Amino acid sequence: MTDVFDTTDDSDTPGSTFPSADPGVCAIFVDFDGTLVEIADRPEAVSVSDALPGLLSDLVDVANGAVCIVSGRSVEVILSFLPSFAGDIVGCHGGETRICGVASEHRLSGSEEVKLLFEDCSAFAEERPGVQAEAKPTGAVLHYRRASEAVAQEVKDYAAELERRHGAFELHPAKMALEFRPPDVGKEKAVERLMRAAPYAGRMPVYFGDDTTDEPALSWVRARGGLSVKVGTGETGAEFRAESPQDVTRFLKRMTQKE
Ligand SMILES: O=P(O)(O)OC[C@H]1O[C@H](O[C@H]2O[C@H](CO)[C@@H](O)[C@H](O)[C@H]2O)[C@H](O)[C@@H](O)[C@@H]1O
Repeated sequence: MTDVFDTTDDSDTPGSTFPSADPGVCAIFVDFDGTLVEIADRPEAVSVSDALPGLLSDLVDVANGAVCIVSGRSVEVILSFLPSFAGDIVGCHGGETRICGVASEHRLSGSEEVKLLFEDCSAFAEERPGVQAEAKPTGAVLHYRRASEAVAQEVKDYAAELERRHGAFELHPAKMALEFRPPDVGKEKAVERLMRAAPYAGRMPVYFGDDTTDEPALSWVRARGGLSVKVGTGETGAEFRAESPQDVTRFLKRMTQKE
């Protein structure tokens, strides 16, 4: 892998501490919440900038299709925010994919196990101010961003109890949320799988992510000589750091403008 890095100073990216990279030799993986869009009070309240769909479309072109959004959200929800996105999508932390337009899903997708888990989450959330239950095809989330500290603690205790009760799922802490997902999925597994085949194979992996659920993928990419970029503050195994989603989109724009 040569000629990937270009350390040319870019005065438009004051917060950037990562180099630019040639999209022609990169496999680009980008998280959604906190990376392409700012965190909002509620999952449904995030807003996609006017420029983002066009930017992603240009990126898919310059990277010859080696662009994938890797999200904890479902593929369907990602497409509701980015209907024109033509690249690949890994949803539900790897529990679903849309690769080259072909959909696949985890065996638990839409199952009775998922339904029962969500019923418990939902009944609990309804009685707790500021708590929100989010349904997913392969799991569920308990959000406590708008809850008091005392209620947030209740959520954590209850989630631990639910993990014991619903053995098909594993609990993962996320940003002001607790996510239940099948134990055999993970963003790093999805990235590893994609990197084995065209158009990703042989390219340098580039991964942007902001959350603890991105950390295994950031470390995976770093260990293979790729460009790992943590967005925002907090501990990370990534090599580089971006300050914000704005910083990320500036970086991606610079990639699309490379000759
Ligand atoms: O993997 P991602 O694309 O980053 O998705 C991770 C989770 O993001 C969403 O929750 C987070 O963002 C919300 C909106 O900004 C915020 O309100 C919440 O506190 C965050 O945890 C989404 O709701 C989850 O389903 C995703 O798994």
